[in-house]
Order: sequence, then structure tokens, then C-alpha cells
Amino acid sequence: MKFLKVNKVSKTYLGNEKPAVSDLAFSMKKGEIVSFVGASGSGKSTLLKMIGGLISPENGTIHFQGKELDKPEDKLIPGQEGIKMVFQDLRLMPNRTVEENIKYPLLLFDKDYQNDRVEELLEICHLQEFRKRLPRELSGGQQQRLALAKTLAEEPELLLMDEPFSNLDPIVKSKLIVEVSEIIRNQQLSLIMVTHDTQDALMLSDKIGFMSDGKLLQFDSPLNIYNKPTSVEIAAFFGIVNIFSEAEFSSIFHEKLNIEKGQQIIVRAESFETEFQAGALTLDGLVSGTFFKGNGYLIRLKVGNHSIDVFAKNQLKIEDSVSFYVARHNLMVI
Ligand SMILES: Nc1ncnc2c1ncn2[C@@H]1O[C@H](COP(=O)(O)OP(=O)(O)OP(=O)(O)O)[C@@H](O)[C@H]1O
Repeated sequence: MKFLKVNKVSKTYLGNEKPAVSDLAFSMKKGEIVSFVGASGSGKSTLLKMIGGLISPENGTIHFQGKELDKPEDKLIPGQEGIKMVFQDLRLMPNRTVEENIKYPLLLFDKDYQNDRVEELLEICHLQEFRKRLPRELSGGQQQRLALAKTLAEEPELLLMDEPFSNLDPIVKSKLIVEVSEIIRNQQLSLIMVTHDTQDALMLSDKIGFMSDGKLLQFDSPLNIYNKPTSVEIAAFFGIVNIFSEAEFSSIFHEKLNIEKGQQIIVRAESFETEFQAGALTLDGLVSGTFFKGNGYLIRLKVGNHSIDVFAKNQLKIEDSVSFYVARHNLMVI
């Protein structure tokens, strides 16, 4: 039995011609972290709301732990037992302290259990020192941790997060991402999150789903999504890529590849090296632009009429004549 099985679900909103989600299927195991990425409007939030039992699919089914989800229209409060969503707007109670916010979902339990669980969640989410504060007296990251603690109080087995870290500055964000993934792993929970951030998805996930126009184009491990994307769109979503036809590639790299008609050769900017390794292909060009990227430089090379982007550790001078090398296993044919 799969932990979660989504089977060919579709959803078209009233008044829209195009489906927000179309014929989408995937499954996940207990304990996994799954991220959905894709352009704005590709249907990620709609999918998440269907899994959370907040809206129903018109076609297809969703099974959670072997049981089909209840229809939201059949329930007083839409939602699914065992599945809980952390919303983008956090939904904290503004006039209640951190402790009281966490305790609220536990009010039906006995007092000892409530107190123990609040202590445990304060510790897990690193909120002990802020227990008496109101949400507005917390930083953005602390508020996000409180929203997580409040949701964890309901003991979900599957947690859903829609753009969980979108309002945070990059430093807080990268720290929080690691913390949240540790909480999820330590508590043996499962997580599905929707994110715009490809780095978050690559870093955190066991599986990534790439959505485009309501369809799931690829559902795979971060390594495969990055190294073996099934479309140019997916390759380009995860970093700067160079796209060559067979003719362009052979004129630039002096190498004829045997690829099928209509296929293209994709090379990531970071696949280029400055040192030659046996078997690598050579790219000779003139530096036409350099852009500092913190951990190195994005260099734009002119090769004949073509512009090619490569990453380099060191800065190069405009108009310098340079050589870069790419290993054959870093060529992606799509
Ligand atoms: N309540 C709604 N009523 C009508 N159309 C909607 C509604 N919610 C979403 N849509 C449409 O459905 C499509 C998918 O939207 P959805 O919010 O699922 O995409 P998304 O990938 O999560 O986008 P974003 O990354 O911008 O949050 C979009 O075209 C959107 O305009």
C-alpha cells in the first residue's frame, strides 16, 4: 500500500477554459520529502489543495494510506485527517502567545498531555525562549517556526507547505530550510511542499515534481531532475543552460554527435572546466562579458556568431581568448 497515491487527477476552476491540473499522477512513500516546482500558474497550489482535501478533483482519485480522501463538500470543516497544511499566510492567532498558539489545537486533550506536547514542540521548533511573546513580536523565521509547531501539534502524518519560506531573507531562509528538513526527518513525518526556489527543492527533497501548464512533466530524484531532465524547459529551470542544435554543436565543438532528428544538446554553464581532462571536448572563444556571482563568475563567450555561458572560478578579461572543456557525460541530449 502506498502512503499517498494520486491517480490521474484533474481540476478546472469554474469559468476557466484550461485545467489548472490535468491528468496528474504520482505516489510517495512514508517519510519522504517531495517538492513541486514550476512556473507561476502551473497548478502547484491547486494540486496541494486537492491533496489537503480542501478542493476536490473532477476526475481521478487520491488515496492516503489506502483510503480515498473525503470530499470537502461532505465535511463540515474541509480537510483530511492525518494531512495538515502550513499556509503561506501562517494563520497564527495574533493575540495569543507562542505557547497559547501551539496549545490551541490540543485543547481537547488532557492537561498533562497538552503541557508535555507544548514543551516538546517548543523544543523541536527552537521556540522556548519566545514562549511568552505574541506572534508580532517574533521575526519572520520565528513566525514560520511557530506556524510549523502549531501544525505539528495536530500530529499530522503528512505535512503540506505552500511556499513556506517565500517571505524570508536569504540567510534566515537557508537556515530555516535545513532546520525544517531536520524536524521532518527526526519526527519521521512526510512533507509535500510547493516552492519557486529550485535550490530549496534540490537540497531538501527525495523527489521533485516539475509542473508545466497543469501537467506533471517529470517526477524524479533531485539528481535525475538536474542531470537527466526530460525537457529543455526543465533543464533551464534548474540553472543556466546552453542549447545547441546538432549542426551548431559540431561547428562549435568540432565533434559530430549521433543524435536523433529534432533532438538538441544542452550543456549547463557549470559543466565547463578550465582544466582539460582526457576525452573532454574543447570550447575556444573570446570573453565578451563577465558577471560576478559570489562563488565565481558567469562568463559569456563569443564563438563565431554564438554566445555561450560558462561558469569560472576566476575573473577573465574582456576580449581574452580562452579555452574551456566539457566532459562528454555532461552533455544532455533532449
Ligand atoms: N480560485 C481560482 N479560481 C479560478 N482560477 C484559479 C483559482 N486558483 C487558481 N486558478 C488558476 O489556476 C491555474 C493554476 O493556479 P495555481 O495557483 O494552482 O498555480 P501555481 O503553480 O501554484 O502558481 P503560483 O506559483 O503563482 O502560486 C492558474 O491559471 C490560476 O490562474
